[in-house]
Amino acid sequence: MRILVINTGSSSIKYQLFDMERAVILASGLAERIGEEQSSLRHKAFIDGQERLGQYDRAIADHHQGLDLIVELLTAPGVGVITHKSDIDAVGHRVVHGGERFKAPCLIDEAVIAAIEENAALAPLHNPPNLVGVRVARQIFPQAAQVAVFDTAFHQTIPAEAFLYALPYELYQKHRVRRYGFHGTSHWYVTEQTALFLGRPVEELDIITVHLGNGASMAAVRGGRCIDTTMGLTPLEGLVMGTRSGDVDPALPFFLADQLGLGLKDIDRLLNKESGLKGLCGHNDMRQVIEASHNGDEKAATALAVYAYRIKKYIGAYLAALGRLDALVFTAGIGENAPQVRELCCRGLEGLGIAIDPARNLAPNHGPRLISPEGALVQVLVTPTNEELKIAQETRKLLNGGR
Ligand SMILES: Nc1ncnc2c1ncn2[C@@H]1O[C@H](COP(=O)(O)OP(=O)(O)O)[C@@H](O)[C@H]1O
Ligand SMILES: CC(=O)OP(=O)(O)O
Ligand SMILES: [Mg+2]
Repeated sequence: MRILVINTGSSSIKYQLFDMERAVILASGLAERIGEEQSSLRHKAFIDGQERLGQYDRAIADHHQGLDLIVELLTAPGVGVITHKSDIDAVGHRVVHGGERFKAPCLIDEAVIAAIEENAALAPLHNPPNLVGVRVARQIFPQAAQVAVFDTAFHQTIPAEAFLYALPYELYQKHRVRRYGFHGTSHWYVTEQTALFLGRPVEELDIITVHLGNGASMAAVRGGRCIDTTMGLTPLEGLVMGTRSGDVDPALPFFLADQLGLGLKDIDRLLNKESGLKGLCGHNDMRQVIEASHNGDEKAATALAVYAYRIKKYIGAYLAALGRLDALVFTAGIGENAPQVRELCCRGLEGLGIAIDPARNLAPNHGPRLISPEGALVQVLVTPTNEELKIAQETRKLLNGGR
């Protein structure tokens, strides 16, 4: 079975093509700046153990053209890995907001599309482009099964005490205002991989997963079921991110409006695009923040401290929520590649049984690995995430009737 996984953003399409029987990735790539004059499409094919690169550097007008070009590269001489687009049996879609309705991956039909559309108001940055991806893929691959895998699904086991805001109850009853959580596919994958690595049934483990990418979130997972997570109604709540503030006083927008005269759109942009690491020190890319901090930039050092302190605070909170802890797991771009951030997050937590071994922390990354000292009470790990692979696995499972 060949499964194409796509993650469609407002101006981008990330994709990976898997051969599920051979358990290999055939190709991957990214189309960026769709709709602008300087679009780009970078394609990587893996043929006979070799990496072959393809690219396209002219304007890509829209997502339809983007996906057409991706099909062209997937079937092109030299960088192609299939002969015809009908060789693709299924398309697995990352859909960010599934609301309360979707607790598991599902086959996409008109009713599912309508439901994703309904949730667009709750994830305005993510769901509309996800839907464009679904619609375009249905046109381009009419023969393929289309499956949606939701960021929110893994968090649907969170109990009411953790998902309810203390707001008038009708807001939940009538308008489904509650905490949902995101990055669920990653938290789910990393939880399972960590259990496999530790050689223990996931049902026996209490785990905290820390996903630090451009967006960032944590989850408290008891026996493989999520009981709390840091993101909320939208992907803005919780941790400090590249450009998002994470937790702030909910009265902040009133201050910004009353005292600084900002409108709703300005406030939205400020919190989502101009805050986080970028707001604190001017860089949203963690590599640049770390480098600037090494070079004596005080704002960058402070940004790092704020970033890590927020994570540390949630580690304490989730330790309390779980009551005990087997493993603390770092993942995604920053979690996997920034030992300094991991060290800052865990510094001073020895009293809670959480410690990092400096040599292990600095060792290069190959698959899941321990970074806590031998015999530590809590296993601290780096477990690489792979949301695309998890989406492909869930797509196959659904099509194979749950196996
Ligand atoms: N070697 C590294 N050291 C520190 N940060 C890194 C490193 N490599 C990647 N990152 C950071 O990872 C983040 C992107 O994470 P990623 O999981 O790829 O994001 P996305 O949410 O877009 O999938 C960026 O902030 C980037 O700076
Ligand atoms: C939901 C979310 O924050 O996703 P990303 O990290 O891909 O922006
Ligand atoms: Mg990611």
